[in-house]
Amino acid sequence: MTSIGAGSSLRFPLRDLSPLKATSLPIPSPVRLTFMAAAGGGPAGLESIDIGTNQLVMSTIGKSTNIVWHECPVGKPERQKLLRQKGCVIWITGLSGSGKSTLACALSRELHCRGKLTYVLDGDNIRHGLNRDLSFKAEDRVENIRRTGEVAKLFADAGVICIASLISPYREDRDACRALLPENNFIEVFMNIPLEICEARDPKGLYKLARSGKIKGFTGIDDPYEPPINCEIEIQLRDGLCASPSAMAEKVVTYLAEKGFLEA
Ligand SMILES: Nc1ncnc2c1ncn2[C@@H]1O[C@H](COP(=O)(O)OS(=O)(=O)O)[C@@H](OP(=O)(O)O)[C@H]1O
Ligand SMILES: Nc1ncnc2c1ncn2[C@@H]1O[C@H](COP(=O)(O)OP(=O)(O)O)[C@@H](O)[C@H]1O
Repeated sequence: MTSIGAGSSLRFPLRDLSPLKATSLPIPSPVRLTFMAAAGGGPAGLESIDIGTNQLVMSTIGKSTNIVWHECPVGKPERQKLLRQKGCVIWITGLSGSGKSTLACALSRELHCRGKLTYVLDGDNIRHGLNRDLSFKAEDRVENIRRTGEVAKLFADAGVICIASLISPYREDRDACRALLPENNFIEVFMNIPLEICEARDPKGLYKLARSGKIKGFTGIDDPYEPPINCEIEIQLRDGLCASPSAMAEKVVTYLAEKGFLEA
């Protein structure tokens, strides 16, 4: 049973929430119950039952009915202090072969050398496990990005500098991931490398297979890629040349340092 102090939130499962059971909890003062219905899938259907000064938020989120958020005494600020950094998500988007994984690894190495805790969520790798049930058709790509965005959010909340590296071809999905995080905690990095260069690199031979029709729905060939409109960082050619992996990483590290992410 959860015991609560005056002014704190009351947290317990709805199955314990009959008014009788609620009042049988060790509640020092009357409790205000707030019910959030999933009307239209948004927060619109907020309904509250006022039985005092404390607050319980009962929600229906998607198909999860009657759920209550549990707060922990150790939160993001405490973890950030411990790690001497600020948790955030660096979201690297771009065509296959544009250098996403190369940048992710170089950045992770550079930050690690500076004593900063990072974790890389690589699209290819996540599809080996968590997202192994997803294909490359549009709705599966949407779900791929949604799940990865949620995982990235957890890492950022843990205080980690999370580096997500996925094609993430649809703008709306990337924006939805951005919306999961506190303001300024989602740093979108666009690998603005022309298709011709990505295709010439073709390290896995996938473009060749796509051009010959052996892979259908390949991003940039017969599937869309929507470039960001307002990303925080853009990696592009200079005088027709790519920056080196360490120069790309340095650009992101400079941004993080300027914005205060490398200190608590
Ligand atoms: N049809 C199709 N289109 C694009 N990419 C394909 C496809 N099939 C397989 N691959 C390989 O999958 C890697 C991309 O996975 P992602 O999870 O990043 O893709 S997405 O964000 O869901 O679009 C991608 O890896 P990267 O080259 O690192 O981008 C490819 O190796
Ligand atoms: N800045 C760069 N300069 C030169 N080659 C690069 C650069 N970044 C990546 N590459 C090369 O391009 C290929 C694709 O890079 P990769 O990081 O695997 O791209 P992605 O993860 O976007 O598919 C690899 O062979 C890699 O070595």
